Amino acid sequence: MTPSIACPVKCRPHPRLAPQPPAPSLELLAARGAPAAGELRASRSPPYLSLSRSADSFESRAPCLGSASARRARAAVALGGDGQSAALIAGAQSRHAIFSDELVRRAFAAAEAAHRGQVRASGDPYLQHCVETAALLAELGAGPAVVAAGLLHDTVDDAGLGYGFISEHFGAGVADLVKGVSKLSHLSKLARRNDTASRIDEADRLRIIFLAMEDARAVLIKLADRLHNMRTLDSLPKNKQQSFAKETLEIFAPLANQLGILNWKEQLENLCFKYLCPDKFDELSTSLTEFYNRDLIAAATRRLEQALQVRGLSYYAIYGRHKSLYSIYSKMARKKLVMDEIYDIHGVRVILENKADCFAALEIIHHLWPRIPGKFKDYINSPKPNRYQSLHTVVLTEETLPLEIQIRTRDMHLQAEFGIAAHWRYKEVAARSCCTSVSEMVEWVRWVITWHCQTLNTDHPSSLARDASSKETHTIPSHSDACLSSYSKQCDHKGPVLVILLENEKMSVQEIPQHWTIVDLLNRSSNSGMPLRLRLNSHVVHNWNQELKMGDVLELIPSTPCKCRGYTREFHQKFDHRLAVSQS
Ligand SMILES: Nc1nc2c(ncn2[C@@H]2O[C@H](COP(=O)(O)OP(=O)(O)OP(=O)(O)O)[C@@H](O)[C@H]2O)c(=O)[nH]1
Ligand SMILES: Nc1ncnc2c1ncn2[C@@H]1O[C@H](COP(=O)(O)OP(=O)(O)OP(=O)(O)O)[C@@H](O)[C@H]1O
Repeated sequence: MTPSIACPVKCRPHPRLAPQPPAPSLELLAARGAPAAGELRASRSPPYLSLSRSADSFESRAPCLGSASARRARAAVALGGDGQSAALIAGAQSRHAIFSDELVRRAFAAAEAAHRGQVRASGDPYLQHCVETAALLAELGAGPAVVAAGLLHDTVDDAGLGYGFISEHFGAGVADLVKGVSKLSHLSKLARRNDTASRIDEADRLRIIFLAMEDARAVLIKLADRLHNMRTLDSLPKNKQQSFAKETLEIFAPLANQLGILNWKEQLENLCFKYLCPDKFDELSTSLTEFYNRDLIAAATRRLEQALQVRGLSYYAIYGRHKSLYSIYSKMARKKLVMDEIYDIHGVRVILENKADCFAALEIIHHLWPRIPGKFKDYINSPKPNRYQSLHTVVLTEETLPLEIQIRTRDMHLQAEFGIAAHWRYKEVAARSCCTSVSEMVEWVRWVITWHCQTLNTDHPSSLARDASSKETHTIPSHSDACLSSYSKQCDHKGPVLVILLENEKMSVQEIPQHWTIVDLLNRSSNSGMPLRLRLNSHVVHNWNQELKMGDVLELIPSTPCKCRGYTREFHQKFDHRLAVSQS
């Protein structure tokens, strides 16, 4: 912890003139992605990089598990796996109790058997990826079905397990989740092949299709899968790194944002940044050491809490965050600023009872620290057009670094988190249009996810919404309509329908009016000759007049052979396999 500095803050120069001592060199090395092997195990990335903020890799935890050797042995016997997989489950159990759940243990055993002998590009056992994906879900507080599906998520596509097998042994719920992830993986692969991420409109539409999935939890599992893949991207060739990073930045990071999983969003963005702009990433992470203080937020929060208590001002929450490297980079690029012009690298938020308390807190804050002129904004008396309300001020802390403080009431906070002014909208809708039905869908998905993931409910003040209003528990999806905290599912929304068209090995995400049939779409589509056959969601189409629904995948099989036969064959094999799976 940085000791508080007694010097009068008024005489402290601007950070540009009084640079902070650089962060420890180990961290810098880690930040640049070039640590020696031993250092990598010993160090963590600096928090501002947020490359793996809350989950240590298994490797870095394994050495601490000596005392768990008995548990490992028991696991090996019980699961019939080898020593390596026994160590994997023991490692996971030491991190998350849910890995001792009976369903999860059985899922681990099935994944172990299915992936036995398979290795990742890094040479690591494939099973390790399944465990890390499931561990990310466990960190969010997901329940046994989601964690089990996380373990099994690749067993259909990559290890030939059938839907029937998973359903029989783990129940239809887990099997549907695995099938959902498999569908998402398939679409994502097509998107990478077709470079969908480069076409912003199509990337947006694809994300909407993901959100419209039958069960939002499949998206959560796919995100965890992608986050672990991004963390281990070093083992892939450069072109694949680029294509994964591009797709992640355009599709998966915004999805994580829409779902409200900001920690994952930041990690994904930072990793994409590292692979897409390595030089800029290195340059900015080096510069940031001058403007970054790990302990500043905790110290400022404590100081503010004490001051509010002394004045007898009660508050709902005080918390802070370090701005992520990618967010800093984006703001610099967007506003054409240099780093020392970014005043919210360190930010604190105070949530109070009413307006008068907000202004009283503002006064206290300005007594604690000198304000930076020109940075005060009163969005309480002058709300933004989207009804966003808050007081913003920037002060100079003892560490001679600027600190942005946002002050708002609980109602204003709910509006800023969940309402029209919700942060995800504020971030994305400014650039792209977003219809009401999509917003409703996002609300629904966020709600489903937070309902299912304990930590999303409890460790962030956004949960103020539910803490205060959810008096009783309801089950998904039959959440009671009478309950005030209820959202109703809006996937059958009134907006346009989005479907995926596969035509001559090219994928496009098409927007069509409601009630359009296959024939309507064919009439509009660019294909010249009539296709010999059509498949809709892997099934041969007999009735071309049937209506298309949100997320449908329509495949046009060309009448004449085309150049990319290998791909066609592979594609059909996949579809035939999926057909067999869905019929089994
Ligand atoms: N949820 C939500 N947050 C907002 C909105 N507008 C501003 N904010 C928050 O307030 C911060 C600063 O906003 P402003 O004070 O308007 O700042 P600015 O003019 O964009 O730029 P800087 O002062 O350079 O940060 C943002 O970084 C957000 O965290 C909004 O409409 N919705
Ligand atoms: N002062 C603050 N205190 C606490 N949380 C904050 C503060 N400012 C922003 N946040 C939250 O931090 C998360 C990440 O925000 P980030 O800084 O990347 O974007 P932003 O605040 O919208 O900034 P900008 O648009 O200025 O780049 C969001 O959830 C945001 O609500």
